[in-house]
Amino acid sequence: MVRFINNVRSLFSLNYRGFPRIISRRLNSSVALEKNTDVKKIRNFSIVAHVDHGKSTLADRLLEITGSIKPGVEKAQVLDQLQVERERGITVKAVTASLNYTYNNENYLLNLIDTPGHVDFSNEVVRSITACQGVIMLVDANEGVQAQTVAVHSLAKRNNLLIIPTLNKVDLPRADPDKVKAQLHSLFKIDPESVMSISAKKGWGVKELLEAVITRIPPPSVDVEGHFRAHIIDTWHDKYRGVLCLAYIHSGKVQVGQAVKWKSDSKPHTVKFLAMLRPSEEPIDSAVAGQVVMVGCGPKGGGSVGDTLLAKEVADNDSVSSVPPVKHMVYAGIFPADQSQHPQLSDAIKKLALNDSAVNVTPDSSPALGQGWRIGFLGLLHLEVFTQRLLQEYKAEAILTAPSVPYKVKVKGTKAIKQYKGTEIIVTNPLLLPDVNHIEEYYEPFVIGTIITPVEYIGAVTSLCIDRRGTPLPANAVDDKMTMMQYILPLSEVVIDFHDTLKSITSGFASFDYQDYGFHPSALVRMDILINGMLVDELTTIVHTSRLEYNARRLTEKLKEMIPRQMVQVAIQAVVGGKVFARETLKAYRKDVTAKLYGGDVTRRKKLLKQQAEGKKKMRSVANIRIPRDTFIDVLKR
Ligand SMILES: Nc1nc2c(ncn2[C@@H]2O[C@H](COP(=O)(O)OP(=O)(O)OP(=O)(O)O)[C@@H](O)[C@H]2O)c(=O)[nH]1
Repeated sequence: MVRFINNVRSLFSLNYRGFPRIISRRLNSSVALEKNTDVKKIRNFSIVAHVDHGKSTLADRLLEITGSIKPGVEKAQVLDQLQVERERGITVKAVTASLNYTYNNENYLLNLIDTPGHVDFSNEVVRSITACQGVIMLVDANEGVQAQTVAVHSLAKRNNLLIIPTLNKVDLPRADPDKVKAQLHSLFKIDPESVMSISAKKGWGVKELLEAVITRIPPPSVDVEGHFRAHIIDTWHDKYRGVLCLAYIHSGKVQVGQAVKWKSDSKPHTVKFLAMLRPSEEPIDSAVAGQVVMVGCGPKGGGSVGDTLLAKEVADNDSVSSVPPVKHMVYAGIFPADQSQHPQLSDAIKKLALNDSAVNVTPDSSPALGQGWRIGFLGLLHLEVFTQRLLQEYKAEAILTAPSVPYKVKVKGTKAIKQYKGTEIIVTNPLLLPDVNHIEEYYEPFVIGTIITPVEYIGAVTSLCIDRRGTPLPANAVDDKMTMMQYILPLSEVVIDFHDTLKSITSGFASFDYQDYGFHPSALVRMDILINGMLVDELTTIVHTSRLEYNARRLTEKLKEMIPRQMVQVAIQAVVGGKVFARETLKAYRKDVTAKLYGGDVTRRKKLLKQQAEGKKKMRSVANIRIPRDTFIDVLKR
């Protein structure tokens, strides 16, 4: 996406979402298309695949073939528009492009949604396919079927979507299309004859694939004559126009100036902005059932993912919302570095949460960190990307507390809290775990992890999964060289660094994906970290009793390494229910940043001292001990 965007940037002024602002000139082809209200000529589809199997590159070729971008002028991955996507080389947001294509002398409107591959952004895929009738499922012809291929295939099947299985990167010398077709057949019973072969990079077979989209994927099944109803699959904030929404129209027609209302509040609004995304905005006057369009009701018009936009006259109980609720896997506290920055951070979080509907934001406060928020994420990468976007898109810097998975406890109902007996509470912040005397049963979230690995690494992968408290499920051969292993694993053992460890023990050849398996009883305790006798709120964790001693030792040792030496001696203790399980002592020492300077210029010395002072601002002070902010997350990684 990086290369292409730079060229596009020079053509248009970009808004915050990365799209060019409204382009007043309309393309000739789109004028013809606006008149085309024939729902039979609409195809809504997504490109889904494992990470790096070429979704965004294929999207580029489709944009070129349909004339949305010029071949060769703009270079690569035009739909990855966020700075974080370009820096990390991954897709984070699903992006839509409405394309025109003439096939057998008929004009078709193809709504393409490019989706992320990483499991932490799978919610984008889940959301996107609610507007689709089919998917192109890409598989790298060199790497073969990977863990996310299994996940997206089962998601598409569950949603009754037509799947166009497609091998990509057939230009690579090591591509082995026959082997991968056999894998698709053995795992998913896909007929090898139905598999398309393309090179998204070279453009080979892409035209045929586009035509397969038209011939194989059915048109949307919608009610063209009914009242206007649409469900929202994405939202973002525009400085001047307020909330803008991506809507899939289920029935009827919508036009600029039409009176509408949200299912969630029933207040009257007027459609102020209507556009097709190509992917740049192209204003239109009206849109019909089956289309995926951008709708805005002005700065006070509202809109949120999953909500339904209705014609004003429709009865309130008519909802078409079918965006499934998000299950948050990791929670972390976010606090302003300085309480005076609370309003700015609050505004930034609100706007970003609008664009990233997978986060769950609730106010939180801590005696040490002041007012902040507890935020639910889909995984650690999601958390990192969210904080990176806060900084890059909103210049908002925040302190993060140690991420924790949500736990569940059943309350005992002692005399004092009799009425709560048997009540189950979800604990998203370890600090808020009820007193041990009030807990009847602890529950921990589990997942079913799918690992696809070359057979020579089965031993190493088994050891890793057993070490992470995994329970094996039956394995399946993908072919004679690859196997698919499945384990029931505690989410807490997966979320921080499982993927990285798996990659390193299999020389990068194994892939991993997981699905929720619900809460199950577990033996848990709350572990606190004290620095010179003071509780460090950010480092309180809930741990499994079998891990207690190991975690206590590892955490204190790691903190000793990570906390810079101080003027005073620092005692680091891991404590459970008043009992110290591990202790480390950091000897006193004053860091002399100027020690390496032998004489020389006084300005250089001053500069170093100034840098040291700046660095101190980025630290969090506990019992007068300065701890670098990154410590709170890094310390949890093994
Ligand atoms: N040789 C070759 N390389 C390709 C082909 N398609 C994509 N690539 C390369 O594969 C890499 C990943 O491509 P992307 O299009 O970013 O993959 P993606 O699936 O969108 O990645 P995520 O969005 O991060 O999941 C890039 O370096 C592409 O240039 C192809 O047909 N042939």
